[in-house]
Amino acid sequence: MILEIEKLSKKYGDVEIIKDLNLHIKKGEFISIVGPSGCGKSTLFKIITGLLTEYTGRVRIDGSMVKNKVISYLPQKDLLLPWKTLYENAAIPLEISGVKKERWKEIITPLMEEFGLSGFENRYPHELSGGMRQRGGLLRSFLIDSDLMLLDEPFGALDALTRSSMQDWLLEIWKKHNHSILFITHDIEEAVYLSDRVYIMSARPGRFLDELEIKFPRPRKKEVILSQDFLEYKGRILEKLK
Ligand SMILES: Nc1ncnc2c1ncn2[C@@H]1O[C@H](COP(=O)(O)OP(=O)(O)OP(=O)(O)O)[C@@H](O)[C@H]1O
Repeated sequence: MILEIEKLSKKYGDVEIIKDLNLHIKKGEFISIVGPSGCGKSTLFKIITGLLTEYTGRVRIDGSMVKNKVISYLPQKDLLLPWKTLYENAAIPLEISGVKKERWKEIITPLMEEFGLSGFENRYPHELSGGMRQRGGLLRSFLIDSDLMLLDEPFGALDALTRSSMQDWLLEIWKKHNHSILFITHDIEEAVYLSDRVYIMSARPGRFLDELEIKFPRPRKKEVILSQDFLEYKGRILEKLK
């Protein structure tokens, strides 16, 4: 098990934010969390990454405490540093983990190609489209040495067409690299299309109301979203969120 959370609760002052959460992710799984705004999804991510340390319950990554682990985390905004080029942004995790500068290029260049960013290495974030900035943020997340990736609504700010192609692209990249992904989204269709399982979270204090296994075969084709089964999954999630 790559991530195990048991009876996790968190308060800010007297306000209960999340309550009694249990969640587990196996190696290579794609798991989504859907829930209303403010239910504590980002708070959960901050706990998993060790940014928040005051909570009750148990969080284990590869069997160890969170504080001993480096986790790949892409927050809602891509957070590329505006004063650094795409290449320099991509190099940050390598610099932090002590990879020698002479090796950066050989590591970054093939990934730039894979992420559709070749030729844009020397551009600054404001010179890139929204989809490119998100891919740049994801590329940087991939360079963090972690099997577990936390993606917080990464496609929320993109237009529908770009979002749809980014979803397929993410599935390809995920399969190729065999990471485990925990994905936050407000978009129920996105959660069903991408995931092996979907956790449905209640309004604050966030609790898991249900966990749904999505049984579509992989690789997935976009046509699946027109199927009766897809509508049923969507209906079951909407029903729980009512
Ligand atoms: N540092 C803080 N102090 C007090 N309350 C906070 C703090 N950070 C977040 N909250 C509150 O905790 C609740 C959960 O916030 P969180 O950002 O985790 O929700 P979310 O589910 O990610 O929301 P969204 O989907 O809108 O991004 C919100 O009501 C928020 O106002």
